[in-house]
Amino acid sequence: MRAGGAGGVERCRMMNAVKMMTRGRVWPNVCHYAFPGCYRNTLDRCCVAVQTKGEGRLHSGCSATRFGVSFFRRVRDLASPLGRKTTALQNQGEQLRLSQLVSSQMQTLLFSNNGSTDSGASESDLETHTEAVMMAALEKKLGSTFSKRSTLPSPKPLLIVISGPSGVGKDAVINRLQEIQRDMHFVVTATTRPRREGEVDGKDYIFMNKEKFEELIERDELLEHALVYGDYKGIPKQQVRKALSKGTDVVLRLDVQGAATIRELVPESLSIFLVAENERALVRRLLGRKTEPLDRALVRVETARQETKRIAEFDYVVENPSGKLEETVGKICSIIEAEKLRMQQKAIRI
Ligand SMILES: Nc1ncnc2c1ncn2[C@@H]1O[C@H](COP(=O)(O)OP(=O)(O)OP(=O)(O)O)[C@@H](O)[C@H]1O
Repeated sequence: MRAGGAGGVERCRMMNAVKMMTRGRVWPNVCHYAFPGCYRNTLDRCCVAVQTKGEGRLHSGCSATRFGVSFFRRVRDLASPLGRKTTALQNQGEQLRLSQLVSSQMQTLLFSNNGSTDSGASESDLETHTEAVMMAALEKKLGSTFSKRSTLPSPKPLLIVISGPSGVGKDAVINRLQEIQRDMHFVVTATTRPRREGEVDGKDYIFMNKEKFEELIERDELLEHALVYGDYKGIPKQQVRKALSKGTDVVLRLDVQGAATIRELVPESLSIFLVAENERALVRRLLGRKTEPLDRALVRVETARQETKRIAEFDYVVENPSGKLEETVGKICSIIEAEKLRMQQKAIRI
């Protein structure tokens, strides 16, 4: 008896599943008995012909003949629903269900030999095969294949400004961030201030004299520049453009006035204001650095008071408590991660 109207493709897929279960070793006669009439031709086409005479052993302790008879008995019962007359849709559904049942029965058969799998197939292999059959059936029903492309929209590169009063730890935070976020571009600021001990030209800052710096201003090669405590500091435009065009996030280290300038020039930028746990801690850090004589340190502290009043202009404020640099950097990483998940992301134009 023929099952009415069901697609040959499903039958073929189901048999492919059976073939996968048995690693291509399907016996024509067994299949004929297992799927009487309606499957004979399909099976004959898609089977890999293997002798039924019991030569060779599929599994240790399980001859081909014994395996075939056992398979036949179990699968014949499963195939019987297709013997009655049904609609095409019912048949497809039943065939899908049948292919799952056959797969699970095949697994039972293949693994029933004291749990050993001398065929080399693992249980997870078989699960994958079963899933593949179901996925293929669903794709066919939907009329399209399941996409492997990421569902997340691709994030736009960020322009991140890290700011805060002198001595709060901007350099310390950025240096650590640089160690853990290697895929970001950390802009090297051009400056006319003297090099501090341990600082490397081109890595920590681009050190230059006043004349050279003023040339850069004239040629409009700086995104932003300012006179900070008597020294020039500026952001080379080309560095930022190049990194953003490659899709790389860019980190800028700026004093509070510089951050305000960038916010005006690039409103889509992300600004983070660093604070110490309190003013006393900030002053201790400034003095501990031993880079300034007392009169210059005083100017920095007074400026810090004024700058801290502008905290509300920033997108985020992050505390950098003494001895907890790692936590501070962790918070900044979380902000960056969250910004990357924003639905409305604007492209940075400079
Ligand atoms: N979380 C922290 N705990 C303890 N010390 C810190 C911490 N963060 C920074 N420092 C120390 O504080 C001092 C000032 O830090 P840093 O030079 O990074 O500040 P800055 O904001 O870059 O200052 P400036 O704007 O004047 O260059 C340094 O000696 C640094 O090692």
